[in-house]
Amino acid sequence: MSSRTTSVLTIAGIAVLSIAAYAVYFDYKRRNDVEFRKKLKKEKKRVDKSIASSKASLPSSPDAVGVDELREALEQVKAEQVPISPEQKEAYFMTQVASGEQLSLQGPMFSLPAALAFYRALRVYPSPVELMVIYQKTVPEPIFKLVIELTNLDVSMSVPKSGMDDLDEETSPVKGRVEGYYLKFPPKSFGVKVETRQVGDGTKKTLVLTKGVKTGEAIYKEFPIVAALDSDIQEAGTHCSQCLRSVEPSMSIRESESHALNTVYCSAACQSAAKSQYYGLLFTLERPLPQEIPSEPSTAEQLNERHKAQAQFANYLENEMPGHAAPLLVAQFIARQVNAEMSKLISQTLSKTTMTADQADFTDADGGDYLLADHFERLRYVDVDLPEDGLKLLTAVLDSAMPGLDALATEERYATLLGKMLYNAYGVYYDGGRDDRPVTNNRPEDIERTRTPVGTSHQIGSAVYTVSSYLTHSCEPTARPSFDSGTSQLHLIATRDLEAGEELTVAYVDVTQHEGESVVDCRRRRRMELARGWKFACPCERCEREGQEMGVISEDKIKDQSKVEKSMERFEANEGLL
Ligand SMILES: C[S@@+](CC[C@H](N)C(=O)[O-])C[C@H]1O[C@@H](n2cnc3c(N)ncnc32)[C@H](O)[C@@H]1O
Repeated sequence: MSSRTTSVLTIAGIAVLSIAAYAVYFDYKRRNDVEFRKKLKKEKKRVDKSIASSKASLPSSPDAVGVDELREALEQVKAEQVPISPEQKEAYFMTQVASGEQLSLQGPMFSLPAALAFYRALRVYPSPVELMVIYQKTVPEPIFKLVIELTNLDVSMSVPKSGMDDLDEETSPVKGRVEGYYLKFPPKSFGVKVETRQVGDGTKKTLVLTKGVKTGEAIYKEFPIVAALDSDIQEAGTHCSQCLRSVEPSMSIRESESHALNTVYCSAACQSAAKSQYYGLLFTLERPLPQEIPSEPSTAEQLNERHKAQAQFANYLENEMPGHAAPLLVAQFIARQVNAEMSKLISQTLSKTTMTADQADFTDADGGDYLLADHFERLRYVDVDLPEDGLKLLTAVLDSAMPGLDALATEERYATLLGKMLYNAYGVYYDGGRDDRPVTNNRPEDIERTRTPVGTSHQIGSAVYTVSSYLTHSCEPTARPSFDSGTSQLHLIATRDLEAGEELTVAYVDVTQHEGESVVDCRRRRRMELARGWKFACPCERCEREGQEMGVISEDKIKDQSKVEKSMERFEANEGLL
């Protein structure tokens, strides 16, 4: 297999989760929506016609399709007009996919016409990478390979020699989307970019300033993708579950007693944002499909099952996992993907109608250029032991909401997501942090750590961000996270004057030398915490300097155990892009 083919195949590994929701939705519509079935029948007639005309113009021996033949076919397709309006695009998409399906049943003679039909559909689909995932699973292998060859050929015909900067995503949708990621992320307004640096045997990504800043200035502000209160605070009802703001009990909006998870909000906007992102699907009996899609009402028995599954999951989160936010963060993330997929399929997105501009994070995660899956795919993680109960209870909640959704949380996927949450979460804290966080009986290696410069034991909740996930650690950091707006929005503040090109670092742990603590003890404490939580030996200048002063000649190096997802790793290794 050529390296190009391998890379496209690995690219196709992206966004499996969101596509599963898409498949569930289609299957659902096929079974329940009369109008949708009628539309499909009509499409089939059109398809039969186009098959007849394909048969008439077939090449004599298309079994093995040569590059020239592919190139010629591709040029023809590219010369075709692509529909413009969303309705026309949808109709075109359906016709092409249906044609591809029918043609692929007609034997090897029809492989190329089938691949071309699938390729045409790819040109108008808003998330081509995701569509490749569906193809990979559903299209016969020889035809799928042809679609990949067409995509590769398209890239080689359209990538300018000067490099990636002018990459035309319209004409090379799959690769453009993957390779162009770090050209668009983070958005320019953040004033930072992602750079790859050599560290020991491997490479690490880090954030670098694109413009100078002064001490105390906010470099950027970022909303989290997912956030959760510590369970004792959630139970006390003193903070908003959505933005983590402190709320006066008399001013708060409390969810109905019948809901599985007791939740408090600071405003109607936060309540509806939480509902549309995750709460509605995971903790209420509301129908998971948008109003626009008709469905049979659930039976009393189904509702009862759903309530039971939610209550068990909520009990697990609140009572069995004190000090652990990761299971809820993973559940939120999966639910948010499902909701984003559902809303993409209807004209009026739920998120647009329920989120205020202030709450919509920059990622435009519910429909922008890049989806949640694109961001998460690239984040590092560590292996975690799979807590069986968590997975079982979450899949029961998803399955009871809509049969099939449970397939979104496979063992492997769940473990990876958990590892990503644990590795990338920040602790949210106000005014220097609290002192009353309950101490858990967990063994030190089982304690959930967040990147919190005042120490995880002083946080009120955990949150995961996309841009800030790339910040590396230093015991003499150039920046610090702050939550000055009184919410989970992270403000990254410069700790000294910094110039464009300087690396941004934060303290993952409390690096202050406390009263009565010796330099040696402070150094040991922070290095121990870094090794336990993030599995690396800190190579920062302060550690070096203090180590030399103490006469530490060589220390056992901890092997960095962090990982990136295989698809991304192979892609980067093959193409040497980043
Ligand atoms: C949460 S991730 C941070 C993003 C990460 N830099 C990346 O490459 O995507 C934590 C990882 O960064 C690495 N890391 C953080 N600070 C570092 C440093 N000062 N030197 C070397 N590795 C560091 C750790 O090994 C850990 O694997």
